[in-house]
This record gives sequence, structure tokens and C-alpha cells, in this order.
Amino acid sequence: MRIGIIGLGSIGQMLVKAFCKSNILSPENVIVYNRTQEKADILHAAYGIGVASSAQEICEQADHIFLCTKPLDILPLLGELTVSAEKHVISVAAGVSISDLEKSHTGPVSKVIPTVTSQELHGVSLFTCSTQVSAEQRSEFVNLLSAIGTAQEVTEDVIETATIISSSAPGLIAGILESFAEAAVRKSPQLDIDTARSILVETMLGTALLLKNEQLGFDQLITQVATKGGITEEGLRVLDKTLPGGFDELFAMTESKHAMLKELVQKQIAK
Ligand SMILES: NC(=O)c1ccc[n+]([C@@H]2O[C@H](COP(=O)([O-])OP(=O)(O)OC[C@H]3O[C@@H](n4cnc5c(N)ncnc54)[C@H](OP(=O)(O)O)[C@@H]3O)[C@@H](O)[C@H]2O)c1
Ligand code: PRO
Repeated sequence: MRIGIIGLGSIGQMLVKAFCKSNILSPENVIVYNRTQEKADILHAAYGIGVASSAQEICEQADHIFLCTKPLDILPLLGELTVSAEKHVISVAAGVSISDLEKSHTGPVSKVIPTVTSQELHGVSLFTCSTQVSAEQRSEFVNLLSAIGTAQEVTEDVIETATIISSSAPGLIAGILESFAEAAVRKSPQLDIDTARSILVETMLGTALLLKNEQLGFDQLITQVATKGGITEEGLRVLDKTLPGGFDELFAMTESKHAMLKELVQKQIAK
């Protein structure tokens, strides 16, 4: 099996690093192409992967072709390429659906929403496949995703909401942690901000390990931490008042953005 990656921004580079780190693929079975060649050359020097001289070359040499450009660049790119009907085309773009992809490729297509945390071989890749994806292609694809974290099949009606808690979440969590650290320093200016940040990173790591390794429910962890009549209880009361409304707004705004993107993609198709 040979895979090709077109577009080496955050997510294309992450896929190269994660596939190499996981040893699921040997470097000669990974071939990449990026509009600006320097990014491909850096990855070649670090991992020994192949560098194509065009996106078309990827389509000729790879069995699974990952399109890792921005959403509005996916269909124009695919439209320029000649891809034989048996090749598996995989888009990572938010807002581009299976049926959008099928308008440009008559063969098997899939959509995957990876997450940057897969660089550490943890995190959830959401995916959905068209009916034309063969059992062998599906199995190879799921094995690839499982090597870099958890492969979670979802239907397209939930993929946008699930994207926020899997793929947007690392950035959102970093935003929450920054706000938490800054509030700590506002309360106690003698606390150094970088010390506050590293306390939070270690705390988050330990929290994730505890939840996962001990198979604790969120409610069980809360009970362990929040001593009855103690301090944490007070903090939780504040969160119960402020967070639900904030998260509801977050989902409403990200849904609107998804809708705007999808509308622009439909305009591209209609042209
Ligand atoms: N970032 C995430 O966490 C994340 C998670 C899940 C899904 N996604 C999806 O992943 C896609 C890429 O996001 P990103 O954050 O990685 O964006 P990005 O950092 O802007 O990367 C886009 C890359 O595509 C390259 N490119 C553009 N047109 C090209 C073409 N015709 N041929 C070859 N390469 C081309 C760009 O090359 P240059 O170097 O020349 O600019 C750039 O390296 C988006 O569709 C997004 O929805 C992202
Ligand atoms: N990063 C991409 C974005 O922000 C898609 C989910 C995570 O659009």
C-alpha cells in the first residue's frame, strides 16, 4: 500500500509525522506534494519520504490519496487532476461532503477529520466512507487511522458537531487553559504566568491519564476532587452557571461557520 499526501500545512505535516512515528508505513510508501516545495523537502530530510514533483504524480503513484488543502481548495484541485477510478481519494476538509467529492471523482472517496494530537499517536480521527470504498481499501484506511489514534466512524449528520470535540478541541482546550492561567495571575500577580501554564499542562496530562487508565467517569473524578463542603465545590458551582451558555454559543457559532463554508463549496460546484 502506498499513500500520497497533497498539501503539507498543519494537518498534512501531522499525518506524515504520525504515520512515520507509528511505523504503520515505511518511508518509501509515503509520497508527498506541496505547493511550496520547501515544506516537502524538510519532511524528506527528516523522514526519508518521497517527494513528488506534482499533485498528478501523487495520483499516479499512490493507492490512497489524502487531499490536505483548505476546504475551498479541495474541489478545484481535484478537478485539475486525472485520478483513475479505482483510487481512493480522501479529503480532510471540514465542509466538503462525500457527495461533493463524488462529483469530481467517480471512484471511492472518504472524508476524515484528523486531529493534531495524532502526532502523539493519541486523538480521534472521524471518518466516513462512500459506498464505493472496497472492503480492502476500508480496512487499510482504518488501519492507518488506528495507528495514529482512534478511528471513529461517524455519519455526516454528526460529523460537524463531533469535529468540535475532536479536532477543534486541542485549540479550544489551549484557549481555555490560557484563560485559566491568566485568571490565576490576575488573582495572584506574584505567580509567574509560565509557572501557571506549566502547572496546568501537567494537571491536564494527569487528569487525562486518570480518566483513561482508571476508566473514571467525569462525575466520579469530580466526586474524588470536590471534598464535601470544600473549595472545589464552589468553583464547580461557578462553572455550572457560566459554561453551558458559553458552550451552546460555541456550537451555534461553529455551526454557522460550517454552513457558510458549505454554501461556498456548493457555489464552486454550481459554477
Ligand atoms: N488544522 C487542523 O487541526 C485540521 C484538523 C482537521 C481537518 N483540517 C482540514 O485540513 C485542511 C488543511 O488545513 P491546515 O490547517 O493544514 O491548512 P494549512 O496549514 O493552510 O495548509 C494548507 C496546505 O495546502 C497547501 N496547498 C494549497 N493548495 C495546494 C495545491 N494546489 N497543491 C498542493 N498543495 C497545496 C498549502 O501550500 P503552501 O505551503 O504553498 O501554502 C499548505 O501547505 C483543511 O481543509 C481543514 O479543514 C484541519
Ligand atoms: N481545524 C479546522 C478548522 O479550524 C477543522 C477542524 C480543526 O477549520
